[in-house]
Formats: sequence, structure tokens, C-alpha cells
Amino acid sequence: MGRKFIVGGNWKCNGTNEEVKKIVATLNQGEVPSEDVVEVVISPPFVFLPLVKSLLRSDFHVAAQNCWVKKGGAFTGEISGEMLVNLGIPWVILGHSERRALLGESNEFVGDKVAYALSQGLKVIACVGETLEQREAGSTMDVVAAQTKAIADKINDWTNVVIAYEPVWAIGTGKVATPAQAQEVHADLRKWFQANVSAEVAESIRIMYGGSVSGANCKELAAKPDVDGFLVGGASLKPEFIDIIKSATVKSST
Ligand SMILES: O=C[C@H](O)COP(=O)(O)O
Repeated sequence: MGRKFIVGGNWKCNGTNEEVKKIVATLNQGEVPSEDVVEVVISPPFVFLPLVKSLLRSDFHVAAQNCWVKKGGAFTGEISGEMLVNLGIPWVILGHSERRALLGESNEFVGDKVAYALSQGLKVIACVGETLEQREAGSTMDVVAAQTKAIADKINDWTNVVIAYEPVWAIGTGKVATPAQAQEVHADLRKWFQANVSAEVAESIRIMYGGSVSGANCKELAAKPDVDGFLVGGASLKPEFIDIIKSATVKSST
């Protein structure tokens, strides 16, 4: 099928200098499948990006957790895409639900951010996902489609975009989506791409699942045909993250 498995570790707003060094040491010792089988992207808080980049094994890559919506300038507290490029950071996570919910990032704002980051040469993990209320109201796909459309309205080339489907109710709750629930939304998203972008993008775009992924549940999720990887929060700070990376072999053996 040709979609390389991708596993991201989103450390969110966690870590001290000492803890970061320990986590990186654990990652560096981990025995994982080769880069041909799995792409690994580690996303520490901004302040630790240079440290992580300098210490991390060369087969793992680094991502920022956000960046500013346009060129830098008088935007106190923001970090621009150009700065990430300047530091040699290849990836950025955009539109995470925590930023959408807590910092008021709208679908359109996230679309603008994705477009600007891509224009600077960054690769983007773009997050989408519904709340529990939205799921219970039966509007999961409407919500996810609207979030994806806001990005599609602003970009033409999806080569450097990975979608992370993260149901908000599964994030940090220990309430993981069942493999069938994840597969259903991933497959529907692929259908959305087919109808609204192109058959090629629908086939090639990678869709990660995020929300309470752990060493214990990753294999079952990875076995689903439209699950192309994981965006991991809490478990990415723990040694079990290595097991999650290893779940890529479920894919390569099918
Ligand atoms: O970006 C990662 C997600 O928000 C998932 O977080 P979690 O694995 O702690 O549920």
C-alpha cells in the first residue's frame, strides 16, 4: 500500500532539563524497526527543541507543537515557522484539540497555520477530532470534515501533511477509541479526501490515531487498515513508547 507507519510523541507541556535527557536516553537505547518501516517524530516543548535535537538518535525526527500563523514579527510569545526551519526542525504539530479548545484556535486559523508552515518547508501533523458531545450527537464526521475542509481550502499539495485523528474524549482519559471506532473515522476521512481532494491523496495521505494509545492497545489499533500510525501523549513520556513504535511491524507483516 505504501503508506509508511508514523509514530509521534507529543510531550505537551511536560519535562525538565533532567527529565528530557532521561527520556531521550531511553529513546536512544530503544530497539525499533528501521526508518524504512516506521517514521518517528518526537515533539518536546519549544524550549527543549535544540536540546532534544542535539541528543536524539539520527533516525528519529523532531517536531514543534505549534507555530505562528504567519511570518514572525511583533507577536509576543509566538514562535514562527521560519525559526523552526532555521533550527533545523522539520515537523510541526498544528491544530491540536487542546489549542483549539483552550486557546480558541478556529478551523480557519488552523488552516492558515498549516498553509503557512507548508510554505516555509515544514512538514505538518494536522490534528482533527470530535468532542464526546459531538460524537453522541452523531456529528463526528461533520466535525472532522469541517476541520479538514478548512485546511483543504488553503492548500493544494498534501505531500507534507499527515492527519492525526484524535477524538477529544479519548485524549488523556484512558478511554481509547476501539479499533473499530478509529477505523471507521479513518476510512470516512479517506472517503472525504476521495470526494473532495483526489483519489491519489485519499490513497496516499497518512492518518494517525491519537487518544490514550498505550503499549497495551497499540497492536490492535495498528492492525486496522486505515490506521497509519499514532500520535501519543502520556505514553510518549514512558518507556512503553518504544513498544508503540514497534507496533509498526504489525503493518509490515500484513
Ligand atoms: O497528541 C496526543 C494526544 O493528545 C493524545 O494524548 P494521550 O495519548 O495522552 O491521550
